[in-house]
Amino acid sequence: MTNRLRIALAQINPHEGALDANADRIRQARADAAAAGADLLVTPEFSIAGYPPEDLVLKPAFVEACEARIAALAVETADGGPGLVVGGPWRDGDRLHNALFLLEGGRILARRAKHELPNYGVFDDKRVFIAGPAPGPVSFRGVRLGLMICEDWWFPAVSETLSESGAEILISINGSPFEAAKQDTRVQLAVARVVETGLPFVFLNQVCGQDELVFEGASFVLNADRSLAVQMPMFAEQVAITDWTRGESGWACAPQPIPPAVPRLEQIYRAMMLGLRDYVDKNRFPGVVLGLSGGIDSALSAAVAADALGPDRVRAVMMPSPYTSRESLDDAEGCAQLLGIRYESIAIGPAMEAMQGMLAPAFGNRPADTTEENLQSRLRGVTLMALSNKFGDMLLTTGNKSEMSTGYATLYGDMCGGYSVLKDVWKMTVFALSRWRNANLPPDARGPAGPVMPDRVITKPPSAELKPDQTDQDTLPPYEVLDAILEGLVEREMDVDALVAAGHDRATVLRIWRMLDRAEYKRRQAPPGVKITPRAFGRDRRYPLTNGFSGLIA
Ligand SMILES: Nc1ncnc2c1ncn2[C@@H]1O[C@H](COP(=O)(O)OP(=O)(O)OC[C@H]2O[C@@H]([n+]3cccc(C(=O)O)c3)[C@H](O)[C@@H]2O)[C@@H](O)[C@H]1O
Ligand SMILES: Nc1ncnc2c1ncn2[C@@H]1O[C@H](COP(=O)(O)OP(=O)(O)OP(=O)(O)O)[C@@H](O)[C@H]1O
Ligand SMILES: NC(=O)CC[C@H](N)C(=O)O
Repeated sequence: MTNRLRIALAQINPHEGALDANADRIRQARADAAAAGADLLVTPEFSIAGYPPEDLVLKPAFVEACEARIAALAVETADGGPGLVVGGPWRDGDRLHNALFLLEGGRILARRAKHELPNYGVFDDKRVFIAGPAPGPVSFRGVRLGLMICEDWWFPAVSETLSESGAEILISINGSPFEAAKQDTRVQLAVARVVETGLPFVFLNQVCGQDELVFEGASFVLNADRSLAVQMPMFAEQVAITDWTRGESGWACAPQPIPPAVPRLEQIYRAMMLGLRDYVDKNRFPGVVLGLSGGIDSALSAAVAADALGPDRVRAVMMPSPYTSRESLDDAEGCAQLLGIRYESIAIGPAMEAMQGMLAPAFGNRPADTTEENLQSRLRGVTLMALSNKFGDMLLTTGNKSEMSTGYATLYGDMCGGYSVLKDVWKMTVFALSRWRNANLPPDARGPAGPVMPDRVITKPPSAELKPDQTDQDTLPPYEVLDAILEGLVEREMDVDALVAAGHDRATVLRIWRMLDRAEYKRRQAPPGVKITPRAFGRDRRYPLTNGFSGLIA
């Protein structure tokens, strides 16, 4: 009977749909595992294609291409090296499963279909997959492995079935997306599964940015005594070698040094970096361009971009109007200098005058209003898109979650762009992240150490500078109040009475409710952005555009 097992855990970064590149990454991880003398290499959920595959799996050609790559990997395991757990689609008659394959000795030794299909929030597994039966363990080199796929272990049923049918080690492969503080939830749930089954538990996650989602890795191993034996890094690839021995009370993983927990603000900042880096690189943009206003949103977006891509791939443009203050000009230039990014100035005054002249006959004697403000924003959008078209850089949008909630942004103006890092970040968190980055250099950052924006960018009152002496607080409540109400409405679905009971002014709550509802059409047209909170705009929160509900029960 085998009493020792070496399991390699491949926390890798797949490129969605790039099947050959993914197969090669798996091969490389298996070569590392073989060099370390591992018996088994485990890769994440749907590792042949990247998770979530979305409607790609509705294409028979895609499924066939995945099957071909998995078959080729199976043949390669005839070399006597490590067995391999790989994730991908499984066509069983007319049923398409989200499955895992255990490859060993030149063939597919076992297949298991995902039993629990998540169908909430950002997940749509039921849309494209059929659930498999509750799985039994797989015998591998004398050990009964309880193999599960992500959502399978979020409920007790699958791990219970596995332990009742003789599983000795629970191994889950995951495509579990990042949310700030989600790791605590995962570990608590894993402890519950360990307590219920009395078995050790492996959580293996992918690490990548995939459109609006970031997968932070953070894979871990819990022993049957609930102790944390292995903690893999957040936001970085790693092939970890874990050593297991069978004792009187079952299998245990040899403990490894546990790295310190990553603080919350650092997690958020690094999630934004990974989301942007993978989006820009996997879509083959040379870099990004953005409008740098001297305000905090564009300053923080520029810092994340410089850290994610390197300063030489970030192009910042100040586009002054007659309302732009000296302070803003100095602060924008100060940010660019601190970050070492490319900086230029393109004044929009001439275009404003041209538009004014063009529109004068049509506008007649109508007084100036937000129309003229929005024109400035749109002229900036047009200018940045021209640079994007001419040089190939992607336009980075800078709006934060508070602005996206209230519609405090101009359609086809500052909402122009391909991707956003602040879309799911409340304004109060924007302040906190800016202070944090001025004092810390994140690991893996390609930007400079030291402050990345002048202090005044953080301390001055936010202003869109679209008319004289304007500040955000002319039209919005203070951000402390606004963010607290919005968080209740967006992330916790609180109703008006509950927010009033929590201490908020009823009229303000009702006003914010209306602003939030009315801006739905803007959000539907907004660029994607990194999911950070438990409820992001986009696929995570699907509200009707045409919506007559006022928020009042009676
Ligand atoms: N339900 C709906 N479905 C489809 N379209 C809808 C719509 N409701 C209005 N619309 C259309 O949307 C248009 C109004 O939206 P939009 O043109 O964006 O303009 P609007 O929302 O009226 O104004 C932009 C707001 O963003 C603020 N802001 C803050 C900070 C920075 C910036 C900046 O630009 O730098 C702007 C600015 O102060 C102003 O309050 C209307 O022309 C209307 O026809
Ligand atoms: N003068 C400007 N030069 C370049 N870009 C600008 C200018 N004014 C606005 N923008 C672009 O439009 C975006 C929205 O402007 P807005 O004023 O809301 O944001 P901000 O200046 O970054 O931050 P804050 O909300 O603190 O003012 C900016 O982030 C920036 O990308
Ligand atoms: N891929 C999945 O099944 C993910 C679902 C799981 N509840 C998670 O968020 O981690």
